[in-house]
Amino acid sequence: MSNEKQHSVLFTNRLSVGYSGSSSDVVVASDISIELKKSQLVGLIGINGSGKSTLLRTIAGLQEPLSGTIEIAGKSITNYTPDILAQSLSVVLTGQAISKNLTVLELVALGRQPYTNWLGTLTDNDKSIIKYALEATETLEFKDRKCYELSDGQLQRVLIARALAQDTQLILLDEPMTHLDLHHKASILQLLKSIAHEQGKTVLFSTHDIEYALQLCDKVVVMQEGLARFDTPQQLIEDGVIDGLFPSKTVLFDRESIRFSIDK
Ligand SMILES: Nc1ncnc2c1ncn2[C@@H]1O[C@H](COP(=O)(O)OP(=O)(O)OP(=O)(O)O)[C@@H](O)[C@H]1O
Repeated sequence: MSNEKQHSVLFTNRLSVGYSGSSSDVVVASDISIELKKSQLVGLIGINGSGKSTLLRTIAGLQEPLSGTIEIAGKSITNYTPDILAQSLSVVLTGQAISKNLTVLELVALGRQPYTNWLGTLTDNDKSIIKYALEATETLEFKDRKCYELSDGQLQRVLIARALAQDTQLILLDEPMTHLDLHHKASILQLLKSIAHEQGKTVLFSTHDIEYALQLCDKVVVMQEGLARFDTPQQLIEDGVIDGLFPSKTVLFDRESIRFSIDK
């Protein structure tokens, strides 16, 4: 195995994602080949319906690929048991079914499930990771509240805390900034960045905050017209990929300032 490959946290080869219909498959995107390494913050962008959630769900093992392969830490995802996969990747999805009757602390503690014994006994190490996850997401102050008592934005941060508590090399998040105000959006982005750059994790998150993704991410996956482009933000901008994201009659992109504006 080459040295290069050893550092690959997520590797997809000619991956095709979509849905199996009764008569034929519905291909949402195909030929997706990406390689994410340790310490990378990677944004996943594209217009509504371009396949961001479908790709994340497929990488997470929640739906089957139509074709192609997915490797996590150099091993095919098909060779992972659910327990070992849960120690390797954590997922924060939109509309995730959770028991809102749990307290925040109880929900975040569930992140430790892949590591605890069958009684779910938490060790001191588990407890300190949970405390860190609550502090990092600024959710410690409402740890004893029931999840149904939280605003959408607070709940979003709690779900990120649970993923952090799971302490996996790869963290997948589907639109983690939805429902957040500007302050919390910025703090979540800074948090994701520090998780990647300071803790050495690999973070892949989908977002409609394209400007932030281009400014902050090490790499970006652009889903467009059934294909995926994967490169540095700079290269994608230079190649005109970002200019072509939206119909030019509605939204304009300025390469210098990395800003979109609405065509008046
Ligand atoms: N369960 C499903 N069965 C069949 N098709 C689906 C299913 N879920 C999504 N799709 C279709 O797959 C395509 C991609 O959807 P997906 O939710 O992955 O896009 P997205 O990029 O995440 O969109 P958004 O930005 O609106 O969240 C869409 O055409 C959608 O209608």
